[in-house]
Amino acid sequence: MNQERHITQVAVPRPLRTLLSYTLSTEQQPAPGTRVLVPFGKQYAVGLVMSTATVATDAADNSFMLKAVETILDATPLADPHLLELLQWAARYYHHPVGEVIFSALPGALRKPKPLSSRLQKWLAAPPTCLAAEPNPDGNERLPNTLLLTDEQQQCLHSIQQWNQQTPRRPILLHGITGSGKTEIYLRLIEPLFTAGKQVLVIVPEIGLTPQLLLRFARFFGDTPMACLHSGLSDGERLKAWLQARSGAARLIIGTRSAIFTPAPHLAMIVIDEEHDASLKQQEGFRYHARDLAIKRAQMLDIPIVMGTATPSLEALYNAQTSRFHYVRLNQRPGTTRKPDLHIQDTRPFELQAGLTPHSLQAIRQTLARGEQAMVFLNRRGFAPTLFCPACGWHASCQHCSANLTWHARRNRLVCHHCGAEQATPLQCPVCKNPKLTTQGQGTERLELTLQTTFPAALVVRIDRDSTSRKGQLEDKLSTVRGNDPLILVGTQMLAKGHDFPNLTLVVILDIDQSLLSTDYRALERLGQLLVQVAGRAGRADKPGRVILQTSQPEHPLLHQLVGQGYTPFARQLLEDRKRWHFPPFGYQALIRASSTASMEKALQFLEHISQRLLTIDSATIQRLGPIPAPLEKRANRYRAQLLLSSQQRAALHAALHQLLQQATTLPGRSGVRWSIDIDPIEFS
Ligand SMILES: Nc1ncnc2c1ncn2[C@@H]1O[C@H](COP(=O)(O)OP(=O)(O)OP(=O)(O)O)[C@@H](O)[C@H]1O
Ligand SMILES: [Zn+2]
Repeated sequence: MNQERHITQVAVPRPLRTLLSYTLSTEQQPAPGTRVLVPFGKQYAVGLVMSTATVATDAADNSFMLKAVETILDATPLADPHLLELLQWAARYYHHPVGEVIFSALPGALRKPKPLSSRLQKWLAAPPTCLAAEPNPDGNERLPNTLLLTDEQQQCLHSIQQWNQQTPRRPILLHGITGSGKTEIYLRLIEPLFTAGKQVLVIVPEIGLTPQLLLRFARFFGDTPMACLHSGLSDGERLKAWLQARSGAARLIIGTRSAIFTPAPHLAMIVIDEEHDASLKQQEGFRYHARDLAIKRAQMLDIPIVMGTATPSLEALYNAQTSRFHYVRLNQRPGTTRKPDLHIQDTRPFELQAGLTPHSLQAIRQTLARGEQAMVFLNRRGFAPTLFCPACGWHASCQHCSANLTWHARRNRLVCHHCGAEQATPLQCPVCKNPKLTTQGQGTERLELTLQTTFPAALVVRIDRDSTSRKGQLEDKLSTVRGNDPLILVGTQMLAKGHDFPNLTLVVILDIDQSLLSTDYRALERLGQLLVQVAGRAGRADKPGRVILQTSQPEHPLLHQLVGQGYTPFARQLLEDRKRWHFPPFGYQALIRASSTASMEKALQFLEHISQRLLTIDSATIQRLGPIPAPLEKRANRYRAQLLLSSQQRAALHAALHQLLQQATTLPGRSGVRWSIDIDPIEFS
């Protein structure tokens, strides 16, 4: 006998690769994007409705075996169909369980099997019309924007606007040197959209979301409601910002990586600031790239996407070369500001003091004497990366990782920068009892101390993760620097981008040798980007800037090219090398990582099984490199290994991975092994 049944497909936050089907009673009609409570095993789980259908069934049909949805949790769907489509696409592309993808896109407060409070429910359905912008600097009074765009900026803005009218629309790569005024371009692209009642999503890197940047947007857009999403928010704050975006009330949504999943019913443009930045890639769990998902989202919605950077990723440059992206340049800094003067300094002939050559020290001295600021950049926290015994050679290493412990002098602790483990500093060598332990190498803490000793009259300000961990500390330090008094700034990559310090005229960059010699094929690209970004902090106002790059590899040809000819020729050269080796963007990669608490052997063996299985799936188009131990062989008590897959054909690679996952439960040696797939990997540690 035929009968009609209502069936819904639900995503649950469990490591499942499919959606689950449940039946609905006739009065239950949840729209896609609504949360439901469903029976799952012996318990209940929260789930998100992906689709519903009415089907004719007969008694023989096994859909009679389906369980029923228990409760519908939301009166209004939380995600719109476009966002659900994007998330499903992402789950397929990144080969990650669909429910985990979908729930990782929801704020923590919505992952719980609880209805929203009636106040929030009402508010989601019919948002209050006048929400205060968030954050709320200066009471959000809109300041008159007195900046007149330069001719170059005008032209750039005009080209982007023209291209945005064309169909089919293509992503836009805005390649503008540091300090060329890219942010001004974003502001003016966005402005007319707000007048039309639209929403705009701006994604910035982790460390780019500075109070300064928010203030600039808030000043420009005055009382336009803004929602800001970043990792520092409490659950409640995040939920509020998210709901403001979802309801359409927040016009400007600005956030880090995961903000790409914010629902926005009137979304009309996406901006990615610092397109090349590694923090746009999620490195744990669901490993996605926010830039790539942004491109996909814009394409699905047929809206413009603008990606700005001073140092485009090789992928983006290649896409521009092959006309997949429109390419716009800004080559000048507005006003009288010039590009800083870059200079390579060979460290080998000198005895270094505080890690600095006499030449660098002299340059700092002169800068301070002129009443200006100098920055010394060193991308390593702590006092010293090694504590060792000169008598027997013992050195302090982490019990849980294959890495040395870093000595933090101020707290007098040994800290592992990989797993976070800490311990007291021993008073003597634990092996030979020698009481005179020595440190080797230097981190920012030591640099701060030695600079202070060398320049006793100068103010030395250190900005890194340790010196800014308390709330307000970073803001305080930044405002000291912006006070423009002469000082020496010591910092890590936290200082590399986005900051605009008008009186900073000298930048000294230390310790880049490791990246120059690295075997990671992406290391040079990252180094080039970092150097250009750090160098870009110098001389941003009317005073000329100067940059000194200290290295013991002064003849390195690519370093010369970067310094002599600039980022673009350097990047083109790297692209040539990638082409020769069929590396991305000339090929496609996936990295399979496996780890075990038992032994390295176990992790390697499991990957060997995967490798063999892939050979039977596709031996023609997929190259397998490894398995090999990961560069950091052990982290947090897990032995780590990796297998790199590459192919000239993206579709073939994905098809093989899909097949592999379907056979995952039959792979030998998998008990006790954790493994994951990283699509388009950018980090190989
Ligand atoms: N047309 C203009 N006239 C005067 N000043 C300008 C103009 N456009 C931008 N500026 C100023 O130049 C400085 C750099 O601009 P902005 O921060 O937008 O550059 P950017 O390209 O985003 O730099 P970075 O890549 O280094 O972050 C800012 O202080 C900004 O106010
Ligand atoms: Zn450790």
